[in-house]
Amino acid sequence: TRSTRPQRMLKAVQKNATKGNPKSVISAIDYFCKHSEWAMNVGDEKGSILDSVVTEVNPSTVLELGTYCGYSTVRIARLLSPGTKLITLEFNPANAAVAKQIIAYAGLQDKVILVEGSSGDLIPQMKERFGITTFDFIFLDHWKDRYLPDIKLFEECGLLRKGSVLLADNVICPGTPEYLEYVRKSPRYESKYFPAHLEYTKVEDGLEKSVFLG
Ligand SMILES: Nc1ncc2ncn(CCCCCNC(=O)c3cc(-c4ccc(F)cc4)cc(O)c3O)c2n1
Ligand SMILES: [Mg+2]
Repeated sequence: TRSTRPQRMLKAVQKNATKGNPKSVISAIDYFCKHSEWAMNVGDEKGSILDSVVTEVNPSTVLELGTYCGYSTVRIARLLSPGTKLITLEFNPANAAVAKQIIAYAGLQDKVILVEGSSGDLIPQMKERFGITTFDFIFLDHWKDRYLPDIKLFEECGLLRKGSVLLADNVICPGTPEYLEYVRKSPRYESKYFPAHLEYTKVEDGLEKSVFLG
C-alpha cells in the first residue's frame, strides 16, 4: 500500500540527516517540505521565533500539544537544559510512531516523553502521571478549536503559575479566533503577537505568546 506523507518525511530524514544531529534533522525536514511535499510542521520562520521564546524562558517543565512528526519537538528539546524533559501529546498513533523515530534519529529520545492521547483527556492527568505541579512553557499546535478549551483546562487544573508562557501556532491560518480573543481580553494574560507566515508559504500566519499573570 502507498506510504503516508509522515513516512516519506521519515525516509527523507534517514537519507539526508546525520544521526544524533538535531540541526540536520530540522534542515532535512524543511528541505523535504520546501522541495518535495508541504507538511504542517511549524517550519523554519516560525521555528526561529519558537527557538527564541524557548531560549528566553529556559523552562524546566514543558508541554507540547500536537506532536505530528516531531519537528517542533526536536526544535524545543535541542534547546532544553540537561536533565529537562518535554512532554508531547499526539493522538494519532501512526504520526506518533513516525515522531518517535524522528526524535530518536535526532538523538533526543531521553529528553522527550511522547504520550498518545487527546489533550482533553491527558491534561487533567499531568499532575498524577508525570508529577507536574505547573508548566513553565506550553506550545499549542493541535486542533485549532481545542486551544481555548485547553487553556481553560490548564487554569482549572492549576497547571499555570505566575510567569507561565503559552506559545500558540496558527493563530491566523488556519486561525484560532476564540482563543485569540480570550488571551487578548483576559486580565490574567499579557499577550504578544509575532507576525510570520504559514510554514513554507507566503500566506500570513503568526505565533501568539501569552504570559499567565497569576
Ligand atoms: N486535542 C488534541 N490532542 C492531541 C492531539 N494530537 C494531534 N491532534 C490533532 C492535531 C491535528 C493537526 C493540528 N494542526 C493543524 O491542523 C495545522 C494545520 C495547518 C494548515 C493546514 C492546511 C492549510 F491549508 C493551512 C494550514 C497548519 C498548521 O501549522 C497546523 O498545525 C490532537 N488534538
Ligand atoms: Mg501548526
